[in-house]
Amino acid sequence: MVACESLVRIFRTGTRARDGVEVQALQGLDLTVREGELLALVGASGSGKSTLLAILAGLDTPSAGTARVAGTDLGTLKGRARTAYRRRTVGTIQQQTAANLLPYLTARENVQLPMGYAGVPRRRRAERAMELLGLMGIAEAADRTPAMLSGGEQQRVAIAVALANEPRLLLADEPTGELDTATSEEIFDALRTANTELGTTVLIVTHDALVADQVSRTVRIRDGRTSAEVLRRPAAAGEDGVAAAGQEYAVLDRVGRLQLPREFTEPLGLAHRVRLVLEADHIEVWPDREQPRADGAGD
Ligand SMILES: Nc1ncnc2c1ncn2[C@@H]1O[C@H](COP(=O)(O)OP(=O)(O)OP(=O)(O)O)[C@@H](O)[C@H]1O
Repeated sequence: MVACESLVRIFRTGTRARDGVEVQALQGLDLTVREGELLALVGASGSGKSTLLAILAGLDTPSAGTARVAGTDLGTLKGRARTAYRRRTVGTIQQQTAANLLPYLTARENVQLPMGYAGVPRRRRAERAMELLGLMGIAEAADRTPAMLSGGEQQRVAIAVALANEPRLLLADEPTGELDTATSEEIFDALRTANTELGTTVLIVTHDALVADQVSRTVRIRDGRTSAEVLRRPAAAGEDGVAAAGQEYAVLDRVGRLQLPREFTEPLGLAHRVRLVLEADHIEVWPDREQPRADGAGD
């Protein structure tokens, strides 16, 4: 569903090239998301998460590298094709609950609006709006305006709006950022419902450890690159469906680059240069000052 390869986004600030400052928000990022996956994207502030989401949403274009969503190349997408992509292929949810909805329209009208832009017949619009509000568990709020809804209800309406045109990919940027823990769980459940009931691929940018704990794959971005992944395998039958503890993996890119976690490098004093030793089934990474032991102990 999503295939990013060596994705680069450079922002130039300043009005003239010679006094401008360059910021490399994405520095050769690789990311693959399978159809039907529910994935969390985590990373420190400034690591490039929003930049990636803006590219996947069709709101921004990469400076280099490739980004494809559902077979669409986002680097070359122009004009009407870009508008159609934004309307039909992706749905987006912002952190600021108020930013997702028009304040003077009811929940039902907010959900119908994107379908109107996409040319869906009026009767179908009304039916689908109620179906989606029902799926999100807020059918009773259909005739209320956002001001009459709680933050969590507003966010569930926002998910229904994002799903209105049956997008293949749903992008949620910190969807629980303004909400308390109990309400965050409701929003996560709503996103999971979209994923399981409608088959929509869902990518959630989050700082929320609760959300990151519940998905099968969490991808960490560091300095504009995917640096690590945590995979959770479903628990064996009879364990009440509780997810097994996550195993963290580092991401090896196409040219062989790897980011070692600071928790590993600092205690061993690994810096600048390390010794690599190729063994039959693994690679050893040694501080520059040490020699690998001849007997192979201490791996
Ligand atoms: N329009 C822009 N012009 C210049 N620099 C930008 C622009 N947008 C983002 N950046 C820079 O790119 C880097 C990545 O920003 P981005 O917003 O993608 O990070 P983030 O991981 O989403 O952070 P946060 O969690 O705080 O939202 C930052 O250094 C940021 O200052």
